[in-house]
Amino acid sequence: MISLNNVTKVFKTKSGMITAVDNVKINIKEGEIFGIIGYSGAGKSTLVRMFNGLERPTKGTITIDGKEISKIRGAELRKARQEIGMIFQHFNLLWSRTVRDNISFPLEIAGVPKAKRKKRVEELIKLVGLEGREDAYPSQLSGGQKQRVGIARALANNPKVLLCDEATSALDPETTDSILDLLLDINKKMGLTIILITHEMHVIRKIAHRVAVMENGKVVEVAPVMEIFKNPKTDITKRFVQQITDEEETMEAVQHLLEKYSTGKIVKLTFIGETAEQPIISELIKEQSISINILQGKISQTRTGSYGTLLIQLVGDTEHIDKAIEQLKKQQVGVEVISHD
Ligand SMILES: Nc1ncnc2c1ncn2[C@@H]1O[C@H](COP(=O)(O)OP(=O)(O)OP(=O)(O)O)[C@@H](O)[C@H]1O
Repeated sequence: MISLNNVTKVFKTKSGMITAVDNVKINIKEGEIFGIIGYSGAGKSTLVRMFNGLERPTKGTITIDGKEISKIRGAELRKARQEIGMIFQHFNLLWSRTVRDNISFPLEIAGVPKAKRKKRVEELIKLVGLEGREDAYPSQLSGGQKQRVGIARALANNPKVLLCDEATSALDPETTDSILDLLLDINKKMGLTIILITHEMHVIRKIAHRVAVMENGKVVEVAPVMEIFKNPKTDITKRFVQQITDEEETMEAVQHLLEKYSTGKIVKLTFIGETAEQPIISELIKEQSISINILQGKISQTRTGSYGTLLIQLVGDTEHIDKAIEQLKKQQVGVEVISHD
């Protein structure tokens, strides 16, 4: 559906050349929710601007639904852009127009006749849950409602792709979740391909199928979301995963515990999918002569299953502790020994 082949973007500035996007290769499938995560300056915005032809690659090609976006210009590009909706962090609404007229705007531009426009606007208002707010102005809406207008407007011309550039970054956590639920709903109902640009792992965890991690213009890792949680390969990916698992904080607490209790071993277990629902710990206590202190546990739901971590302290004699670790390793559980005696 979307393919980026060796895409590079170099900006010439007074202080020299900046490679904002560096040799990026990604293939996104039709109907997929694909996340692109990176910290500020990683190159996400530049990449997204190339998706809809606002910026041209210095090298490489971008093909969307068979059209090479990076090559076409003028009327052909304007037409291709109708297939690509976009929503923004700060909504970019027209402040002097009502909700209804904001949503109608792209239809006017596309030359849709009045009666058809009216019908489509009503459909979209229902789809995004803004019934009763049709005549309000953007300044009278909450952040979440403004983004709903943004989504309705982006979907007006039935695009095949929706680009979301930090679309929930200005919203509180609860409103973020309601907007993500709406995007998920639209993806399921319409089979729309969604690209999420974000610096928040929560957004990826909640709705994405796959994610690309960007650093210094490069994609350093691409994988299904569950895989990224299970086995983050690069340091930057580990930092993003820690946003969700609170691992950094936990590790501080573990350091304190290590100083306080010098016995046993501290083990981090990672549960993926079905293993998160099995009684692994109770079996361990039954079968091995050790005691277990539970230090911290967390379970999160991703689009394709659950993911959990559990930090435990195994106390007993070394032989039994080693046996317990062996037993854990035989299960479909990630086992990492954090400390030794
Ligand atoms: N038009 C431009 N001219 C010169 N340099 C640019 C231009 N646009 C972006 N850059 C540089 O390219 C790099 C990547 O920027 P980009 O905005 O794509 O990153 P980002 O991941 O979207 O970060 P943010 O979330 O802060 O926007 C940065 O070093 C930025 O300064």
